Amino acid sequence: MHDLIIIGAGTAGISAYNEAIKYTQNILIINDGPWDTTCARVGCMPSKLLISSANRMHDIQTAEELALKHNAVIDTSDVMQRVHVLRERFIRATLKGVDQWDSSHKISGKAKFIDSQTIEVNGQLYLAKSFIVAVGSRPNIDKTLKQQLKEKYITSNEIFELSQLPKYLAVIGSGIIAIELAQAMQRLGVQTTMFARSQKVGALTSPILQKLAQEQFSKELNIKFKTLPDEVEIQANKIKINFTENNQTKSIEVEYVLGATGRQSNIDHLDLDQLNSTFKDIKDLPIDKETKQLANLPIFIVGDAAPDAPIQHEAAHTGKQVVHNCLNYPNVKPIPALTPLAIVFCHPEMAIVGKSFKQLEDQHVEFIRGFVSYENQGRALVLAKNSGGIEVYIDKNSGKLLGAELFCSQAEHLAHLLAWMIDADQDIHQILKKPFYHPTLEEGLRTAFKHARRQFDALSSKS
Ligand SMILES: Cc1cc2nc3c(=O)[nH]c(=O)nc-3n(C[C@H](O)[C@H](O)[C@H](O)COP(=O)(O)OP(=O)(O)OC[C@H]3O[C@@H](n4cnc5c(N)ncnc54)[C@H](O)[C@@H]3O)c2cc1C
Ligand SMILES: NC(=O)c1ccc[n+]([C@@H]2O[C@H](COP(=O)([O-])OP(=O)(O)OC[C@H]3O[C@@H](n4cnc5c(N)ncnc54)[C@H](O)[C@@H]3O)[C@@H](O)[C@H]2O)c1
Repeated sequence: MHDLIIIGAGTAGISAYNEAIKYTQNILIINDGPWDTTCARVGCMPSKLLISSANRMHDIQTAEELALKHNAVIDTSDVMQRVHVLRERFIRATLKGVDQWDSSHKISGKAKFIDSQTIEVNGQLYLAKSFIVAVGSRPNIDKTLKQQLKEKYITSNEIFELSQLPKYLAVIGSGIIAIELAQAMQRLGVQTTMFARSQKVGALTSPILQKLAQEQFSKELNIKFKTLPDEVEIQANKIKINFTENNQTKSIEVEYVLGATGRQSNIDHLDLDQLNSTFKDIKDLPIDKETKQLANLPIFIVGDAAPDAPIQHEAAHTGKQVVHNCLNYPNVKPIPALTPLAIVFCHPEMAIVGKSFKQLEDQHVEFIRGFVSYENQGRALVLAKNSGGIEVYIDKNSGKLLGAELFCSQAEHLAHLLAWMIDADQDIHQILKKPFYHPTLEEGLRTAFKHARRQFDALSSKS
């Protein structure tokens, strides 16, 4: 009997192994498919490589905004080669660690549960006192479209394998992957049409920032809001997409359709219903949000396999921390939570820190919104990146910073500052006593906080 078996060797599973090995050698890690993680192979890293080339190209093409002229040429096979070369480097760095693990600890194969202490892999049974389930997620696939379009229907699992980019692309979905990839494609010269079933784009929940985002991205991208394809037809090497817009039937021709309609946990392949017949519907699994424990079993679910934040640093953090619940089982404790921080690498970037607007509303929290527009923000104007805005959310009673949503250039850095302020439990007066250098994008944050402070002080003087 092993002390611990980890199922899945992505970011969460690798992090769990590296922590567990400090305490016991009696462990196994099982992985189905490549050992190089979703993040390095088909996730964070190749997408950011593509986005970086796209954004640099956009800066060159819009050089006139800074009174410069430049002729730029894109060869998308060069761009994809750079994606592949650097991706290989990130993959090698991941595999270097995995290769150093004791070979008797690693098994390639698909795990399934037999009972709460037994799994089956490649026809063999393995027993453990506890399990970490870190099996990640996979892209949702529209089965009808896939059947019709075959290899011309791609997802984020296939797009980074292309050796050059198509001239015309349709993207279905307007969430995080859709906006990151659609904008990158458009900026790399691919005429991209986005079909969005709703009016929402990306992750922002603030109505004000959502509206700004919809307007901003509509300038650059052909977004068909509240419109999905009616039917698709393969014609020679092209795909004809028919859709209805303003009660009229229209069509476009593209070379590929990118499905970006969300991801689903791989947990459904683990036969969890062997443990309890009510576990058939994986959407309703009783996973404790704080301890990651499945019901009262010695099974803990982390990373994208779990229904909470499917982002890399959360997978790494929970993968590491949950090891202690496994090794100390049944003495199970809440895993220390990180301040929520999520960034979308479109441009302007989106970020949500701490509690989102929607969470605060849903939880009926009384809060003040401090807003700053970046349309006329000094530094943003200097950089010719003057669009979007930021909202900061302040508790009406304590003045504490609860959360923020950002839609502006370099939001990734501003969001970290805000996350660290929330971590430090800062209130609006403490925050406004901090230095703000001139001229910086951070000065915009100060404007948002001052806007909130005026409202906070007015409320305090009334009470
Ligand atoms: C296009 C894209 C861009 C992204 N960009 C970002 C970003 O910029 N920043 C960010 O924070 N996050 C980003 N993410 C999310 C991030 O990649 C994930 O949150 C993270 O990789 C999840 O890690 P994981 O360990 O849970 O899963 P994974 O890395 O997917 O690992 C799961 C492993 O389990 C294996 N497995 C599955 N079933 C079984 C089984 N039955 N038995 C054994 N093994 C099994 C899988 O094959 C896989 O190797 C992005 C994701 C995508 C798709
Ligand atoms: N920068 C980052 O951190 C980053 C980047 C990429 C992905 N990710 C992670 O990956 C996760 C998945 O991203 P995603 O973009 O796949 O999911 P998402 O939930 O952000 O977006 C899904 C989109 O698909 C649409 N959709 C869903 N079902 C549909 C259907 N049947 N027909 C048409 N449209 C449909 C939704 O309306 C939405 O626009 C994210 O939650 C995120 O955490 C993170």
